[in-house]
Amino acid sequence: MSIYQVLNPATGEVVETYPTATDEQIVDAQDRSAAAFTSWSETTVQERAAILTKVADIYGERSDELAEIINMEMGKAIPEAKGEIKLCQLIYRYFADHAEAFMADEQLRGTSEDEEAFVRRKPVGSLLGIMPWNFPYYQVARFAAPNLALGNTILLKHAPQDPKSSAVMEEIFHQAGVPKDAYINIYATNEQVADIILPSPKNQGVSVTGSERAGSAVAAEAGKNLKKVVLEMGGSDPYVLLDSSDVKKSAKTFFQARMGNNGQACNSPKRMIVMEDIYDEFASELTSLAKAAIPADPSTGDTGLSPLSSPAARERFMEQVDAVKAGGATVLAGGDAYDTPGSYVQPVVFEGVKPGMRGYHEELFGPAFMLFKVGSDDEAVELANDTPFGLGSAVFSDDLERAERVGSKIEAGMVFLNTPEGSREHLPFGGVKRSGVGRELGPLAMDEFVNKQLVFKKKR
Ligand SMILES: NC(=O)c1ccc[n+]([C@@H]2O[C@H](COP(=O)([O-])OP(=O)(O)OC[C@H]3O[C@@H](n4cnc5c(N)ncnc54)[C@H](O)[C@@H]3O)[C@@H](O)[C@H]2O)c1
Ligand SMILES: C[N+](C)(C)CC=O
Repeated sequence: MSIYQVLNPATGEVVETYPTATDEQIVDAQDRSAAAFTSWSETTVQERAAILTKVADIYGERSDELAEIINMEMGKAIPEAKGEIKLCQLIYRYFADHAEAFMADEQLRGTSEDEEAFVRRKPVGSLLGIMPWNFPYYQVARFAAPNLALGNTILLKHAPQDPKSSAVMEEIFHQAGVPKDAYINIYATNEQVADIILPSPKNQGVSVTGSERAGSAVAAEAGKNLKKVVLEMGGSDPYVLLDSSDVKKSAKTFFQARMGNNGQACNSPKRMIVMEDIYDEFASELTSLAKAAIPADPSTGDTGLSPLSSPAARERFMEQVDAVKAGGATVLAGGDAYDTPGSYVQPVVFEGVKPGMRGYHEELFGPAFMLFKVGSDDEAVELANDTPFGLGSAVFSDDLERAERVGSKIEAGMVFLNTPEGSREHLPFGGVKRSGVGRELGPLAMDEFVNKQLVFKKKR
């Protein structure tokens, strides 16, 4: 049975199944991808940029259709799906507009008068991208836009839940002018990645966005084969509220940030750390907001509670929630799954989650809130850093300098001050610790799968 299928999580129905690739198809795809590198890398960066601009245009033209596909595949509400598509347009345009500058030669200091030295940036070859289902178009855009702009070619293995959106993305790249073999969508198994793609000298690196489990399995295979990796893994991001002149408003801001994509975002505020003098008001407001969230049909444009992405995701999430409850945490709201064919769960608000309990050191990938009360800025920092992860973070205070002081001590790849975390085309995205290695988006995205070739000249 194929693992690639569209299962509507709002109804539980299997809508379409796609066959998994045979080993021969994977070998053939990799051969074609490596062969296409020669001609694609020889096009000019301006030619590649023009194609990426066209990709952005097509996302705009096909926005309704694209939104319906991911609504069906993973239950994303239509307005959120449209937002994701707009962000993809910005990403493709950003790399189209700036690729030439990001690829420019970099003169090196320290040479004597009769010498010249610079770093030239060259693409490296055929890459493998492995992507998750939570933002099906955006995750691919973050990897594909900078790498196609560089002149690399791509084999893209998407999540088993996303066979239709991944096929449509391939179609759009080709429609925009990316040569057929320079971007190939593959319905590969994990075994084909480990046994065929990564050991091949035709592969020059792999970028994985997903869970720690996937990252560590793929990185182990890549390591065995001496392949470069970029790893964008999970997080348990802290949001720290040091003080607030409007606690209710702060609670609403935190609530909305956590509920984005129904809590299924790597950089969602999974831990909320609040100063003791405002904690009770914050907790009470957030609890009311969680209790008021009601299931809605995500295909209607309604922005109520969406289902989780699949029955399996609901089962995994509820298993974690039950374990946190069994560990002795206090439940302020929710904590049950709805008894529906769709994968709906109640938003759950916990307090009293302690070291050693499930959840304290784990990523809860759904609408779960963990509230922590602290008595000082130092205690807030200590708690924020007491995690195996280090993706993003945010610190809020009416006194921006205080927020900056606390923010500068947080061990994370991203620190936002007085604003919820966001992902924008020009802001480098990535983490430290178990949240990953490397960066996507912004100028740093074009610094990963690139040969930074030294050129040294002796002037006569
Ligand atoms: N840091 C980031 O930028 C970022 C962004 C989005 C999601 N995520 C993380 O992704 C996770 C949720 O996504 P998911 O459930 O789809 O993750 P997942 O790890 O189950 O799957 C991600 C991708 O990896 C593939 N995969 C899994 N094991 C593999 C293996 N052994 N070999 C080859 N491929 C393998 C899957 O088929 C899928 O394509 C969360 O942990 C979330 O935080 C991180
Ligand atoms: C950054 N974001 C939320 C769009 C995707 C992370 O899962």
